[in-house]
Amino acid sequence: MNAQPIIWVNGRRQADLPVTDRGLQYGDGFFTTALIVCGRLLNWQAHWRRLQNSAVRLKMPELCQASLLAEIKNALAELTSIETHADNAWILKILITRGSGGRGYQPPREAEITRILQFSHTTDAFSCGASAIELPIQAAMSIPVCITLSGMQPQLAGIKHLNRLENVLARAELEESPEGLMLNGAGEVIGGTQSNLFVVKDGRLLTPILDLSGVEGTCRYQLLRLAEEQMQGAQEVRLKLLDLQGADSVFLANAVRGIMPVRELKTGMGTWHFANREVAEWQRLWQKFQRENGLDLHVD
Ligand SMILES: C=C(O[C@@H]1C=C(C(=O)O)C=C[C@H]1N)C(=O)O
Repeated sequence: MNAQPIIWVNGRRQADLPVTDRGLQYGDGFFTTALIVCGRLLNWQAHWRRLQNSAVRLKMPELCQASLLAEIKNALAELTSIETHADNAWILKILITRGSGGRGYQPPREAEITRILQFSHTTDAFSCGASAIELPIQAAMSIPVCITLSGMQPQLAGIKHLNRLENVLARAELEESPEGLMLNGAGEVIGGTQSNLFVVKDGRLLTPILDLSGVEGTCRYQLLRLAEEQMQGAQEVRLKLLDLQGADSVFLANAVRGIMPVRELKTGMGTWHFANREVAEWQRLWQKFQRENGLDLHVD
């Protein structure tokens, strides 16, 4: 098995990038991380929406969905032919930068964006049944509250841009824990180091509003849509840490691992436990959505 990611830059199988690329120089770009299982790109609609929105908010040239999908399909076809094992799941990271050029921070007038496709093997167990994709169910976690704060910047809030040092520092705090909870400077709970937060309390499904800090995840986007379909809806609210005390369910969610229940939260005010009785239903809805909505990547 190839443990190294396999990379395409601007449609060519290569891993070289000029050191003048603004993604490296200034973090001038954005990304999304998606799952490909059994030849299907999961939750593509949400990933594409996020890529498009990021380009608009960062004033980058418009992206072309058809060309990007063609590049992904060609890369996957080549990958499947060179990989000898019967692998069925890849983590695909799509990175877009403003390319090279400009003067210092000043962006070039006509940017030529850089497109990077990075395929990595996942260690999680996925299976392709006769009629359905099976996604792994994540074990309930015990997690701490991180010391590193999430920055407050309304112009960048929600965007999965390439400046992710807060997440890097927060992740480095975690030793054994698979995740940690991040707050911002106003004491609002924002999410995990690489995931979004959901809380069930008093029969309501709540998630932090991300207008000041944090990243709007694709799994979060889709769970909000599923909650609307379930008629109960979810509310985007400002949550303080104390609001989590006494919650019925707490879970984190991201595109790669899906829904991750938190059984125990270690805070400076003690360790809080959550029964998580509602989580199985959200896991079931998420699995069903993923099975039924994957974009077929097989080349015609
Ligand atoms: C940090 C990356 O992406 C995040 C990581 C995961 C994961 O490993 O569970 C999932 C989604 C992303 N927000 C990355 O380098 O791709």
